[in-house]
Amino acid sequence: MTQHDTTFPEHFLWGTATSAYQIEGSPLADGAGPSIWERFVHTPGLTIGGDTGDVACDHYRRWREDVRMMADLGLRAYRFSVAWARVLPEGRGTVNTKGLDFYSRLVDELLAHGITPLTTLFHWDLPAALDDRGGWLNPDIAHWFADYADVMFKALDGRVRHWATLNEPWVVTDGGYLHGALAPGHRSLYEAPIATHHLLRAHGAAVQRYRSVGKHQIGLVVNLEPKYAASDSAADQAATRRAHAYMNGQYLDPVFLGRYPEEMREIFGAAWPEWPAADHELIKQKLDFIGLNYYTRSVTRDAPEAWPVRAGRVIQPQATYTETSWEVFPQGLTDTLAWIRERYANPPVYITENGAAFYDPPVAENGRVADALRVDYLRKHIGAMHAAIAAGSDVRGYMAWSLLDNFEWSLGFAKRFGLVHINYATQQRTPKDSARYYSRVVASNGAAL
Ligand SMILES: OC[C@@H]1[C@@H](O)[C@H](O)[C@@H](O)c2[nH]c(CCc3ccccc3)c[n+]21
Repeated sequence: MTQHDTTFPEHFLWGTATSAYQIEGSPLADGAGPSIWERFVHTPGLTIGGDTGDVACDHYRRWREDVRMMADLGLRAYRFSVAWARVLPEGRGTVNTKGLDFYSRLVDELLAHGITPLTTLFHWDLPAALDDRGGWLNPDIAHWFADYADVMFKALDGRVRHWATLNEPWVVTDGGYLHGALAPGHRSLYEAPIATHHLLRAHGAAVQRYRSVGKHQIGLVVNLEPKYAASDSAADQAATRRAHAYMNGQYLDPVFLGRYPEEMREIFGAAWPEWPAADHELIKQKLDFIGLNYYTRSVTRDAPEAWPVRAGRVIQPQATYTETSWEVFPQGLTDTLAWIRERYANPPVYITENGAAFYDPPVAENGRVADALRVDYLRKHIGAMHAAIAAGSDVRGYMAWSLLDNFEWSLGFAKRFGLVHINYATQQRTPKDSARYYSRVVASNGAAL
């Protein structure tokens, strides 16, 4: 890193991110209903080591301690998600006030410590009762979701001023309906486009509802992964276009441009439906910001065997890789922010997730966790973000993934993304070197990069 001024705009929002099922534990406490992840993790063989979110980081009981720790680290913001089935155990109908109260108290505690809450309404943990009714495959889910969002807006809007409807519709569809690695574990070429479309309709319906009851900001969180062709060959170029449309354009084009990328029909063929214009009107509600989750890039080649996108990732021998086999490529964040700026007319962006799982050394006698690789990852990506801001991107904040080591979905607890180490046997929290480093970055508004 060449040393240059990396001070960020005034009021730049520095924080960390988590999600309900990954940290809370107590999934059925106080009247909460089961989610599809509760079912998934208790189905043998679906998570590494049979790990579950039954306890996770016990945040549902330790939330005050965790907020105090954020304040001690000088963090200014905190992105968390609401477990839909705590608030509406059946996904719709009767509100469980004890579930709602957990989030209301959490928000008040954050505000009392000068920490800005950013609240995600859906981070993959769909109420099981709605999955029994078809879940994201049932067109009615658009109003089920809007009704749930309405409950949250009326309860928290004003204290929460930054809402996100969905976390990463691409992962929900690709993981939950196409390849089946994530809940609800379907594998269907025909279901995937339907799930995508109903996720986007639900997003639009919630934004539309917010415009009638809310007074602050609402956006959509997407994971974007820039695709770089492995060669100039026509086949690799075409595969790169397909992969880019499938992971990146498939979600933001409908929201900002009112249409899906034309590559979608090429990818899904007869499985790609034609949708009514009214749906596209519903989906393309104006947003106040995009939430960008950035982790890595993909050098992309033609891969006829890689159904259905027929695009494959080319390993970069000279690169550093994380424990989840993602290439460390900070330039991809700069490039992705430039793509957003140019394609969607420079909308405000919050980096809502950025981080890495590395094999961390154990907690030393002196209480240190010397996670140098994570410090380097954060430093380079915050620098890459600054380069995009200098080039004109309207980036308003950065949430490091994650505050805590936590339940990494089907990978269980084996992968540690936290700035704070969790000893799962004792639930002891230990800030890693990366937490200390990030505290200095936040305190200096980016100058101490
Ligand atoms: O994998 C780390 C984090 C998850 O813990 C978050 O819940 C989720 O929002 C999230 N998204 C991504 C990038 C998209 C992705 C997710 C899973 C598998 C492949 C890519 C990375 N992460």
